[in-house]
Amino acid sequence: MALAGVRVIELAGLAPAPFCGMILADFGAKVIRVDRTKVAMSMDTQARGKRSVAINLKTEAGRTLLRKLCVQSDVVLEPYRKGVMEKLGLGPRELLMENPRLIYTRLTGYGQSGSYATAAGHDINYLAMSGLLSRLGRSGEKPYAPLNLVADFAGGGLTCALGIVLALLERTKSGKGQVIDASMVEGAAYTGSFVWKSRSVGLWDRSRGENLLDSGAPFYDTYETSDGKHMAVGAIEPQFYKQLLQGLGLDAGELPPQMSFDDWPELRRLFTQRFASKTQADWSRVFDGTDACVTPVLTFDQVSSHPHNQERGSFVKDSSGDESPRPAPVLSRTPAEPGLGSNPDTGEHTVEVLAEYGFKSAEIEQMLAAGVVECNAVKAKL
Ligand SMILES: C[C@H](CCC[C@@H](C)[C@H]1CC[C@H]2[C@@H]3[C@H](O)C[C@@H]4C[C@H](O)CC[C@]4(C)[C@H]3C[C@H](O)[C@]12C)C(=O)SCCNC(=O)CCNC(=O)[C@H](O)C(C)(C)COP(=O)(O)OP(=O)(O)OC[C@H]1O[C@@H](n2cnc3c(N)ncnc32)[C@H](O)[C@@H]1OP(=O)(O)O
Repeated sequence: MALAGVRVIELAGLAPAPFCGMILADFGAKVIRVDRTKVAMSMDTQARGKRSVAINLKTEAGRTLLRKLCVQSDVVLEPYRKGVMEKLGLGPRELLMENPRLIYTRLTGYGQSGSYATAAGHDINYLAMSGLLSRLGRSGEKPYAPLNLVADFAGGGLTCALGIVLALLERTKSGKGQVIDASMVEGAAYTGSFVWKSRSVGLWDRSRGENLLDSGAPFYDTYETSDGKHMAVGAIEPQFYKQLLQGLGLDAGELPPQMSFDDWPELRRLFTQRFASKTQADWSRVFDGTDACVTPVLTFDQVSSHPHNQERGSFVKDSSGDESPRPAPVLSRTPAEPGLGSNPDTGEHTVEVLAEYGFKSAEIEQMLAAGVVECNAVKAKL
């Protein structure tokens, strides 16, 4: 796999850092999640392919142990508020001094500088600060955050994984590590570059929810079908729009022009009426195989059995039978191989990992006895 041989220490976080770690693990990195001790269970649902070591970083011995792990690793990923790692004596200055090849990755909401740097926040706050949230939502309604996908995951975990891969690539030339300051505000804004840069061509001149791609246009929206399901319509270009009208049984000659903003409410009314006359399966039969850019809005229950996704094997089942998306993109020679075993329990691999990093049994026993580390005795192979 592409990242085989790369060792990552991921300090346990909420959502973006776990996703970043999962991407690295999916593509072959050995990812060790460092959990807190005395935690009943892990809430990391993105732990695929990772191992867990539980270390109490509030002890001197715990901090020394983490430093030793970082000396033998390529990447450390920390998701805490600015200053937390420095307070622990585990900041980039200390760790890079001991391992100059280390990629020290800091995934935060507001970045390592600026007046908000130490403030608590979540996806919705970062999205708001990126400017993007002001553009999301339907006409006449307040801004609406699309799950926590944009800042936490696209602008956060995914962008951060790109940063790590770039730093690893650069290290092959310089031999040096570096510090990555991944701010979710900036990652979200960067993800939204198209929106920023296409303002100059008037794509967003109208209010929120009244533009071409923000549910303003009737030919770029969703419609309810007679069985309470939905179809997604993305027929922007005139040649595709023509096929949409054909599929709906509408006569282009009797309709206002596609780009007449004033007529969009009337077109939407007509499309709504038409889509409500058949089931989702009926409409899929009408539009499959055309270029009308009309697709069913699949639920999680429907998605993996859709023929297209089945043909590509786009979803995988883990050992418990739970389905999830397979890693993307697909690399032809070195594709990702997602771990399909169960997620690691907190501290499940403490003994195994420490032994792998060269600690002697007696040292490990001592740390266990002192509560510096914990090992989940139920699942761990002691
Ligand atoms: C919208 C999303 C988040 C969605 C996630 C949800 C799925 C979960 C959110 C709340 C969860 C529930 C809740 O926790 C209550 C229950 C708990 C129970 O265990 C499980 C069920 C729960 C209902 C639980 C269920 C789910 O998990 C939730 C619903 C996001 O937007 S995520 C993005 C968040 N932002 C960032 O990541 C940006 C960077 N980070 C930060 O800004 C801060 O970390 C943050 C997120 C604001 C949290 O601040 P906090 O004050 O809590 O922490 P920090 O200041 O960062 O300091 C960390 C301290 O922890 C110490 N520490 C770390 N590791 C160790 C260790 N191994 N040993 C000892 N100590 C450790 C560290 O030293 C710091 O200590 P100090 O405070 O003393 O400096």
